[in-house]
Amino acid sequence: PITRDQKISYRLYLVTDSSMLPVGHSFVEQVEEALKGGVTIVQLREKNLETGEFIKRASALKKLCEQYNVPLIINDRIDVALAADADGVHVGQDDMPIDLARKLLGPKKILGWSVSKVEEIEKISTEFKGCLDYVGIGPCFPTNTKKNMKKKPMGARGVSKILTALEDYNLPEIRTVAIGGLHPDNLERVILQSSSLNGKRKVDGISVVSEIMASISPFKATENLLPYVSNFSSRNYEFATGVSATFDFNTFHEDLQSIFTNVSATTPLVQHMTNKVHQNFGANVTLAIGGSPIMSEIESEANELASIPNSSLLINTGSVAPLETLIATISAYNSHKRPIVFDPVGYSATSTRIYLNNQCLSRGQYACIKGNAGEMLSLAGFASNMKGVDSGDVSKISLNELIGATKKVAFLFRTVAVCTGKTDIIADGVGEGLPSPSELNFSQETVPVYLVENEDLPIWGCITASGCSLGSVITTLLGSNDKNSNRPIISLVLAAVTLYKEAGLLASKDCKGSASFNVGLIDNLYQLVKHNEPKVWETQVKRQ
Ligand SMILES: Cc1nc(C(=O)O)sc1CCOP(=O)(O)O
Ligand SMILES: C=C1C=NC(C(F)(F)F)=NC1=N
Ligand SMILES: [Mg+2]
Repeated sequence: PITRDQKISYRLYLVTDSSMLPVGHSFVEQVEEALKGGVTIVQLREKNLETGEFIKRASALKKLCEQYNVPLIINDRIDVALAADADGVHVGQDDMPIDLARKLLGPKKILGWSVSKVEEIEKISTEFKGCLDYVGIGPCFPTNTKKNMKKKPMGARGVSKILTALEDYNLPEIRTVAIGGLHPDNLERVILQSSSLNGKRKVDGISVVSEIMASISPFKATENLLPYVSNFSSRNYEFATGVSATFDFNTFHEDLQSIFTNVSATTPLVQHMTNKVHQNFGANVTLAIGGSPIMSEIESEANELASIPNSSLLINTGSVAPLETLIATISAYNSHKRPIVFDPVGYSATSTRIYLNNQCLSRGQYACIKGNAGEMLSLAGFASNMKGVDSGDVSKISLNELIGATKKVAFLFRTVAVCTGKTDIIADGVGEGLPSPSELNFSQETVPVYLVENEDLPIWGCITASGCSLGSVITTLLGSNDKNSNRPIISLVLAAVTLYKEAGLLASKDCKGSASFNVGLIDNLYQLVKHNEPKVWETQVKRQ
């Protein structure tokens, strides 16, 4: 028997379901194919099976799992687990209390619990101390497999919250698996983004039901999942950005000229899904710096556009595109490994916007997330205890608090987070500027931060879409990047912020009011890129 004191691998955790088998497939064969394919632990989960049948099925799986030295866990039914001498039990929140389950199971069996709230983690460290071996964290994404699902999908951000709680309650001995709607198209994002804020903890495994149990070739479906669960500690988002490069800040300023040369050389195709006010100005800003804008909100052309070389996508949720269109377009660019910039306009202003933005945030990997102070604080979850944030009055917020929020957003979403303001804060959430992960314990605290500061220019606030159009500049520069140039994302975002701030500074010097500032901004963007002499620019990036 496999006991709880042995080292159990939770990497690829199959939870069975006999109600979704393809026609002609037998239950035991489906599970055996998955064992051959490499699942590392199996849970027999039957919600409508008579006890006699359940014990028979449990005994059959027990024999099978033993051949592969894989632990067999029974869902919910401790009596069945004991009758079949299974290796453990998984109980849900509405099932038997954990301390009682442990008492009935004895000291050797494996015991798991479904969790979704921090309060549940607190219980593990108090009334259930020493009882549990692992937790199933979910649901990550929507799933039809679990009927009458009462819990809302939590996304990778929700998994990270539970991982952080396990650290906060000092529970290093508890293992974790993420579960719920996990499939090859979202696994890399969940694994990359799920992490305790102190960087010490990732998930120990992922759990699937339909990906394998509904597959016509469960062996292949299982094999296909193995690469995703082979390395939980990678910090690399090449899967969504197409590049993987380290950043050396010391050579950044001298590299600026070649960054802009490359924009002109590649004429990036910059798809904007943005609000009506920003559309025209964003298109002109994109053209001024050498990009080719396309303001398309047509779902059916997303794949074609994403497959064009040097494409990139700007999602500004002030846009009117339906959520399905946004999600489909985001998925298209992610699967073509072309960069996406996300601008969560008015993030916490209304519950509709919070829902829309959270859907976009949990359903895509972004190369960059850009927002103003209010949006960044809300994204970081600081807004709840920050007075005035929602009304946009962030004057009382200190630069350090803003830096903290930007680092947290960068780390949570594994992206380059940009918080715009008098001082633009840029946080490198994947640590492209740091030594390899093995040398450095990457955490929210060690996220590299860069600051771009000029004198205060209130005129920026007098024109529409000034923040939104920084998004156009960032997306254009990211579009110029590809396997050939292979630049780190952070270098292009810093270049975009520097260019944009420099253009605004020059435009503010020779403008007579907001209209000429607006026009001057485009003229200066045009001139700065055309002459491409960053060495003489006043605007500089500082490493914090
Ligand atoms: C059994 C189960 N528990 C969940 C939880 O959130 O606790 S979600 C779930 C079903 C997951 O099935 P699929 O991989 O097909 O989405
Ligand atoms: C509801 C569940 C949640 N998590 C898990 C597991 F993946 F095993 F942790 N199994 C379940 N049945
Ligand atoms: Mg904005």
